[in-house]
Amino acid sequence: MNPITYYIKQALADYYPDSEAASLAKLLLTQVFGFTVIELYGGKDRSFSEYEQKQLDDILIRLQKHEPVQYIIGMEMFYGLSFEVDENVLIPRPETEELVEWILKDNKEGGLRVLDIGTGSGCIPITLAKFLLHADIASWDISDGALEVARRNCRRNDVKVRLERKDVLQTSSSEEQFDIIVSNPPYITEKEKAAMEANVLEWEPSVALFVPDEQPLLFYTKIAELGLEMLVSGGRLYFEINRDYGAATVGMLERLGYHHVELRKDLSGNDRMIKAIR
Ligand SMILES: C[S@@+](CC[C@H](N)C(=O)[O-])C[C@H]1O[C@@H](n2cnc3c(N)ncnc32)[C@H](O)[C@@H]1O
Repeated sequence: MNPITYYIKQALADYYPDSEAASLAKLLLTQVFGFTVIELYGGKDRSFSEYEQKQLDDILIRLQKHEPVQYIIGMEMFYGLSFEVDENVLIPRPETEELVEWILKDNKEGGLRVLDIGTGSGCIPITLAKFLLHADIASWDISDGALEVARRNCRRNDVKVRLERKDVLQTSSSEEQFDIIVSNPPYITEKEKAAMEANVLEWEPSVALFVPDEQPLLFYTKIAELGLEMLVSGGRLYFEINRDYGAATVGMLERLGYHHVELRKDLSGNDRMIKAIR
């Protein structure tokens, strides 16, 4: 094993399972220190300068405190695109890529009007702007910090999204009409906190994560009600959902009059996303 890889794995041994420490070592060496595959696996030694050693040790201390590596290196990949991330935004998740894939497969026509609610890093609207044909995309978030990151990610990926600071819970419908409304809103109930990993609970923004125990569908109900006004007839609503509330979310949408409500599982087999037609 490369001596630096060994050094990193030793420093993380008490904090992460072996396989995770190994992937963290690989990520740091390639993304931060520019190691090539030959340097990584070829057994060829590469000595660190004093500056690099200090940089590595600072990173290891942050990892020992369970800070997510994506915040440390400042980026995450999503659907093949690169996104800046910091503590203002949720780190984009693979389940959300599955939701985006569903939208892209369903919607091949050009010129669609799309609204994303709860933009975070901008991973959903930016990916849709990149891969839908000539779409006009608006996106709302309550957090100024998240909107700043999303704005930078639009530039980074060379797309245009109309970003707006808006509290969806305080919004009554606007005149604007959309063909698609998509949202991955906060959906973790307070009682689920106990089962959460420290790297999520202590580092990711709580405004992106939590809803009160007694209102698990708070955002979904509000967005579905707005959708009745803001979606064109035949317009599509797409949600990422809490796996424990699949049936409840489907029921709520059907009661509001949506049709063809479809619940899908993610790759881990959990109820994770819903499509409904206005
Ligand atoms: C689960 S995160 C999703 C972020 C991003 N769409 C993604 O999939 O990675 C939810 C987002 O909703 C935003 N949010 C929370 N409450 C909101 C509200 N009342 N109105 C608008 N956005 C809100 C948070 O700031 C956060 O960025």
